[in-house]
Amino acid sequence: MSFFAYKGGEMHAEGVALAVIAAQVGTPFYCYSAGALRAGWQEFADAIKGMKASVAYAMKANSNLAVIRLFGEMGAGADIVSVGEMKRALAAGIPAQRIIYSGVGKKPSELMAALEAGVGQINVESSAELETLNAVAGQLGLKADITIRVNPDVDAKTHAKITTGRKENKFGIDIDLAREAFALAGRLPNLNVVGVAMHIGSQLTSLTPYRDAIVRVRELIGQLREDGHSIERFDIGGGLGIVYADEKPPSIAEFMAVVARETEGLGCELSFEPGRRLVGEAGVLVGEVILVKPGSAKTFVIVDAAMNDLIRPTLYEAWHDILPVRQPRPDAATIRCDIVGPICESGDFLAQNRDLPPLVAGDLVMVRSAGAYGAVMASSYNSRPLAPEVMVDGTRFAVTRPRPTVEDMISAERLPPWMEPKKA
Ligand SMILES: Cc1ncc(COP(=O)(O)O)c(C=O)c1O
Ligand SMILES: N[C@@H](CCCC[NH3+])C(=O)O
Repeated sequence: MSFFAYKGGEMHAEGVALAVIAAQVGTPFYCYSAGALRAGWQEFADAIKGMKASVAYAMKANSNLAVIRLFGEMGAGADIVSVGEMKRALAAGIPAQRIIYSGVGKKPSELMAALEAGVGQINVESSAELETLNAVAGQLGLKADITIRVNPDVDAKTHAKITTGRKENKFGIDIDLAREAFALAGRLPNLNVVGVAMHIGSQLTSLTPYRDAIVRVRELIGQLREDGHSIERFDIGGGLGIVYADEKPPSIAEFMAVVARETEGLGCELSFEPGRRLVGEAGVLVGEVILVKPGSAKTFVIVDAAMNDLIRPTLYEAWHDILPVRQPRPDAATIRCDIVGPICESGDFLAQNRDLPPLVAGDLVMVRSAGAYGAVMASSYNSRPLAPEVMVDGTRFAVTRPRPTVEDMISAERLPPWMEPKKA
């Protein structure tokens, strides 16, 4: 079922025309479909039925409060990478016990805040962090439940900037050094090692890297048990890909079948940290055409959504489908164009060399699969206010994060005292 579809010639998010939202909210804006979010969650929930497993939503993909709350209400935990995300997860109603704290560079103050809040599991990524966490837990007089994230050195066959499980990536402890790290953790009195974690990359469309990584970690778990560690949990991480163009990512059921097969008899409780897969296709970015500029090399369609709103095209050469919000006639001719924003950077594009039906000023366009790593990676470059976020649920919609005014942005700043205007 498609949650974004043309009805009566107009693109709808569920039962609401995007043009209606645009008229009320202005452009650009992000729009999330609650139905699509629920369907994405349900796919995971169905696939883990009967398994000893839990799912922590990797909220870095989309940390809109309403999105986190929707998942939390359905039983999700949260995978976080900062205390900021922890506060958001708690504010959205995720119980602390269901929070997993990952990340390569947690500060002592952040570890302290996480322990004080009662975060369920900390995924430690270095020996230095083991020592710091032990000291912090000691100060608080408690024992911290941890897993150690290992780097299994497999190629996730994804974009270089979003692969995380190779030796040359900063993430996790080199699997060849993992036994030493577990030995250290075992000696530290304020740590309780409960398991092993991995996360090999993002936007994976093949199951082979998962299989290879699990095989390597499974072997490690055997060695760790021989060393006397009790390994009860295996955190598989996230990374499952979505459709941007013509990718064929596996279904969650297919993914779980591989995981179940490769972890059979291991006796570990499993956890998963999906981000993109839960939110990516559930969100779109809508912008309005400002003007069309024909050139001798190509035509530029200049829209009011830009690289500050969605940085993926320029940062990862990511391809996002772009559709006119008003349905083109089936026989409409197309022109080759670049869809660009108004920002002063040649890298400010949403799409290049696309064949689209002719667009004119005032037309709305929808950028697909923008629910993950869209709004969360936005900036206010060129003093452009962050685009608002809207949630649609059936025939209802609500702005869940309004657009700040430029005046709010300016008044949040302070001039140094020596620059204050002279009092008369
Ligand atoms: C530790 C960890 N878990 C989960 C995720 C979520 O990744 P994805 O959005 O690709 O599922 C990430 C990001 O890649 C991550 O770094
Ligand atoms: N920001 C990346 C994904 C990063 C995954 C986080 N470890 C993207 O848009 O594809």
